[in-house]
Amino acid sequence: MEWWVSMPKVELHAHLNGSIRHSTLLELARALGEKGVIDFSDLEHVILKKDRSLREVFELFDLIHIITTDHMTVTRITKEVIEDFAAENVVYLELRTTPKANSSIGMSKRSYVEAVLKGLRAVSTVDVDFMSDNENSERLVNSLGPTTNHKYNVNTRKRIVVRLLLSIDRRETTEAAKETVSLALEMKHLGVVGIDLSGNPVVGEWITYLPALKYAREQGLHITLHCGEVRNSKEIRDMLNFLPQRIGHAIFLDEEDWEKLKSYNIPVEICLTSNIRTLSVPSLDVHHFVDLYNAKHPVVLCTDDTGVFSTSLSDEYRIAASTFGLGKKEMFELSKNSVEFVFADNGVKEELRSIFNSAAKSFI
Ligand SMILES: CC(C)=CCNc1ncnc2c1ncn2[C@@H]1O[C@H](COP(=O)(O)O)[C@@H](O)[C@H]1O
Ligand SMILES: [Zn+2]
Repeated sequence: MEWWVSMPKVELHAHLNGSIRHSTLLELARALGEKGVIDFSDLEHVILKKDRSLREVFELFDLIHIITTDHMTVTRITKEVIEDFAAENVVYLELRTTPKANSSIGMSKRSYVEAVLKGLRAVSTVDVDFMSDNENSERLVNSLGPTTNHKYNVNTRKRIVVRLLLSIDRRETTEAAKETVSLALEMKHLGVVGIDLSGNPVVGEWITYLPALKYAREQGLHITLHCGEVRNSKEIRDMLNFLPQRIGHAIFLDEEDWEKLKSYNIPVEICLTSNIRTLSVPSLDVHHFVDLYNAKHPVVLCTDDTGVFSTSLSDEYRIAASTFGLGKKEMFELSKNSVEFVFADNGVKEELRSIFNSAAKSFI
């Protein structure tokens, strides 16, 4: 097995609906096509297309949501996404998703997140460490029980810790954003560790989400923001001044923003393939990963949307290694350092550190 697959990895930026398996998306789209709800032949080429503009990406998301947003499907895709990450030796997954309400099918933001949680518990092919209501918010593992001293062995049954971030979509109102934050607070004991701000970056304004984000932070939720996906220096500055615990992308930052980002030491979730596929960065050799990495700024390699951008976290590690001339040892250090930026509690961090320590001899 190649080292980028066998290496333990931490995924901190993965959107549930963007990480849907191609085969599942096609299967569900075909079924809806047969029922006459959508025109499958029109959609097939959209689903299979590789490079997409920003507008096309968000059109695809709207389409995916038509196909996936019922309770059963949300549970199914959650289960599959966790299985897929675990299969490539992701040992900690912070999965983010936007709670959606749709009264015509009896879906509320709460029932949407409950369907996601059901997906976590439904995984049977790997062990999933999640938070449970039943045991006074204790950590449970869906088969063998929790272990604090887990040894990493690529050949034994896989084990993955999963925590959730609830996303605020930039199309939402202040009220809807606050509803998501309230839900996250109510579900903290079930493994919701923070809030993400995402959605089409040319839609909406920072001031709309700020009250909800402030409230989230006051109440102890961690916050990560999609920042600098398009040129918008005022918003980028406001976001950095908010001091989020992490940001995603950080593409269109000017000199002053770079200085700010570095002096505030805000970790950056780097999504190489996503940035290339959406034409946000012209080519990998000019990607800002290089500058941040050389400056020893905290960076974490992530996928964004494995389904939409046809990638995997292993692929992102392979691509970074070959493009930037980094060896297995450097990539292991990068992966290991990601543990310090997870939003889960210290107990989880300790366990992850011990996993990486036990794996170190194979990669260094
Ligand atoms: C075109 C471009 C710059 C893409 C970069 N990538 C992204 N930028 C902003 N929001 C995103 C991105 N990928 C996924 N999302 C958000 O995540 C949602 C899909 O996952 P979910 O429904 O929250 O489970 C999308 O509808 C969108 O709101
Ligand atoms: Zn994203």
